[in-house]
Amino acid sequence: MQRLAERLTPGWLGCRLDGAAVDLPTGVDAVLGRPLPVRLGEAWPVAGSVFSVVVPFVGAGHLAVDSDARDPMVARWLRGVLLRVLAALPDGALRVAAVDGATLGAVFGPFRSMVEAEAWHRPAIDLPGFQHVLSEAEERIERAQAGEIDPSVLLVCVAALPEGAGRTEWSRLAAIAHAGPAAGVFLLLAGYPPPQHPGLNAAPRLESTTHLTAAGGGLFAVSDPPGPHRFSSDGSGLAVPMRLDAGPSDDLVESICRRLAKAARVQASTDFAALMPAEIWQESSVSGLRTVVGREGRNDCVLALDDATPHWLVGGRTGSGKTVFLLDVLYGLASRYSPDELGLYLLDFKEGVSFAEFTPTAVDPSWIPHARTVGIESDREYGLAVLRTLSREMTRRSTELKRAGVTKIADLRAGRPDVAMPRLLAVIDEFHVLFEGNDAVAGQAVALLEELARKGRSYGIHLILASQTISGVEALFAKTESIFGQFPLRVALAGGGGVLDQLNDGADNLPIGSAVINSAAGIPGANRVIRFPNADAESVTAQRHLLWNARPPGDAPPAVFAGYAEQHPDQDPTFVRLSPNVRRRRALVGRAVDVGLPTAGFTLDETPGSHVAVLGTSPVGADVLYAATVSLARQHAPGTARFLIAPLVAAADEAADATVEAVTSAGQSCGTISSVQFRARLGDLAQSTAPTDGQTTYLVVFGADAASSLLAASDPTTYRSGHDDLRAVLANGPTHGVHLLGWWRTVSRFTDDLGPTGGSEVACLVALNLPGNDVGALLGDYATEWQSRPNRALLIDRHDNRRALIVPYVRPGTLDQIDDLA
Ligand SMILES: Nc1ncnc2c1ncn2[C@@H]1O[C@H](COP(=O)(O)OP(=O)(O)OP(=O)(O)O)[C@@H](O)[C@H]1O
Repeated sequence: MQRLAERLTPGWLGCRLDGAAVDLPTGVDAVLGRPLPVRLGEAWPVAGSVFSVVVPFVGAGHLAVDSDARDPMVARWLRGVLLRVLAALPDGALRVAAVDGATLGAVFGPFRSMVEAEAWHRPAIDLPGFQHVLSEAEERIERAQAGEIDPSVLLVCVAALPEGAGRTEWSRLAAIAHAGPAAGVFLLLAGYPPPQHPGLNAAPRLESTTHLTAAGGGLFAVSDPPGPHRFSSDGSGLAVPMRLDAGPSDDLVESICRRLAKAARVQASTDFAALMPAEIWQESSVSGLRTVVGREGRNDCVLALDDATPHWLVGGRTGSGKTVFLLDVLYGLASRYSPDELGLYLLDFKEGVSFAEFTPTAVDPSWIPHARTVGIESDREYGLAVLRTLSREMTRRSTELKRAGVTKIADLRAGRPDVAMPRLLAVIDEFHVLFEGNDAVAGQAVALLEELARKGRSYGIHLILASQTISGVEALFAKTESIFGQFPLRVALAGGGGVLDQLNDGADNLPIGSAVINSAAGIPGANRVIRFPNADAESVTAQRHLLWNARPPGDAPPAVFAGYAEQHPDQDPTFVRLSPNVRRRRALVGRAVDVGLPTAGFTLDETPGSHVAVLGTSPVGADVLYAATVSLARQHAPGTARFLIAPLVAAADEAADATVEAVTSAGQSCGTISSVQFRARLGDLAQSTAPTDGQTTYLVVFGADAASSLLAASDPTTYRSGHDDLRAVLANGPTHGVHLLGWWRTVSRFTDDLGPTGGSEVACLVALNLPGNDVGALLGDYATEWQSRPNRALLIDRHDNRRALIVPYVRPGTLDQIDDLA
């Protein structure tokens, strides 16, 4: 009999838990999927003969002893059983959820290195903690019942029930005892059933459980164990009481746990390369997008963007690894799905270079072929433009779906494999910036995001919104509660608890590289803790090159918007390609803050008002005027336009010289004039009804405000002032091929010069560093929300009632000068 017990319980499962055990190998005595017999203690059927009491435990059923671990003998015994199972099973096969409601976790103290290695959670010590453990077990059971396969085992180990645990918790334990074994969930309970109080219901006995019941004198009655082999034929259990094994010393537990914790660390650690598939672009996105984002214990953690979790919300304080997590996800997806299956729109509002990894740079020409637009340090207006692009694409897809008579992209693609309709994923880092200011941009952004979040899933458009500030997220909550209902999957990194339910503190104290995944919109009890790998530069670069080299022929790099970038006219392909072969000439002034950075400018033709005024003290004004002038010079056949350049302020001298040079080399006649000559030319031009030689004339005035007082003076003989002539030229010039391009440093001088009509003779305006109310006054719209910012301007075209945020053209070095002045 004794020998049989020894055969059943090899190594850790039956050994003496003394100092010699430290040399036993771990992880070799048992395998998962089979009942694991474990020695509990010994009994003496007759004097002088001792036998081991062995019962099947993990893999077969549960164990419960009615005394709790406040009894030191029970505490040691419990640690002994736990150690046997832990050391017998393969490394990492057992996850322990510990509960100690009586001694603040002290019972599990010797196991602390497992907690430190994040192989176990910290023991729960109170009722909410216990309930949390029960939820975790229940969720695992539900997942298993839904067909999810998790090869590891969860052992709920209770040293003592916490204060307040009652009938509800008992029934949850009973349910877990019933359904747990089939789902790999087992119970090791001390203090169960709790003592029965008179008049109250007793705690239920648990199914599939060996119950040990104190029988006095340190002995315990042993019930029949689960499984086919029973001690008694009548259900009365073992005929003689048992003495519990004395259990291991703390030293023994500690040294074994240190060993296991080391292995657990290695198993839980994962690197960037491990997230990538063995072969790229093998998956179809018809039913959704899926990728491995890290490890949950020993297992891969796979997350999806599909009908069930169409959009994700990611939170984490600065430095929590948010960028790294997003890189893990995006490279994982881009490696699994080809650009025909997935398109990416990446948008970042913060300073930094999160998404620079997707774009070509001076040192590395590669890009991720899936990336369609990449915004780095984006303006909110650019964010809005990206959302509009997605919204337009959604409308286009909806029309196509309607035409095909289906309602979901999956149905369309299933029936029409020839239709290219990749899933589109927009990732917006620091998305809360979009809503800052509570202005028109914020309003439009909320509306667009809401629409995309609500309808996107049907059209294969997915969103991942990430934010570092809880307040940002909360602000949005307050505005549009409904949006977040569309984001069932929450990812909370360290300090990112704002994306979880208020009562969910699962993200408190998370180390870097860990995240709480919650696919039930953040409710407590639905957390899974995962580890994600660092996205080290070398691995990321290697993967990007792999994808880039596989890019389809003719694949264009993404449209990149870098908020900090200067826009030089000679780097704009549209500017560089200018030629006289145009139907209508445009004065080009910069690049619009929009997807693809379209070139921004004004049409200058015979329409009244076809003049350009650049307004603001910023020296960028001179550069804008330079670019506008040169662009026009290149749209005339050589020798068909005349340019009169008036450099009236020192700050514009360089730009004016550069203008003369560029206009001359475009083959146009070009002369420099003083303010007095400017005054005189205005007089001439105001008199003439048609240019004598059929040429177009451009008056280009750098620092027009400097001529204001000269123009104000009237001619003593004709009584005409320079202002009269200026206004006449502005009013009649365009019909005769005369246009004025001017840079006024102040709005007041501009309006003085142009007179009571408030300058409506000039239809094309570029507002640089003007205060909002100046722009408001200019437009007669005091509600205008313009706020001047470095390297930005507001383009106002009164011809077509258009306003656009632009990055004004600058010549290299101008912005540095401004920085030096600042
Ligand atoms: N899983 C990880 N393992 C090891 N180090 C990591 C891990 N994740 C992130 N880090 C490191 O933590 C630092 C911060 O990461 P990251 O830049 O992703 O943070 P962030 O939350 O985006 O911060 P910020 O918002 O300030 O840019 C980086 O040095 C990164 O290498």
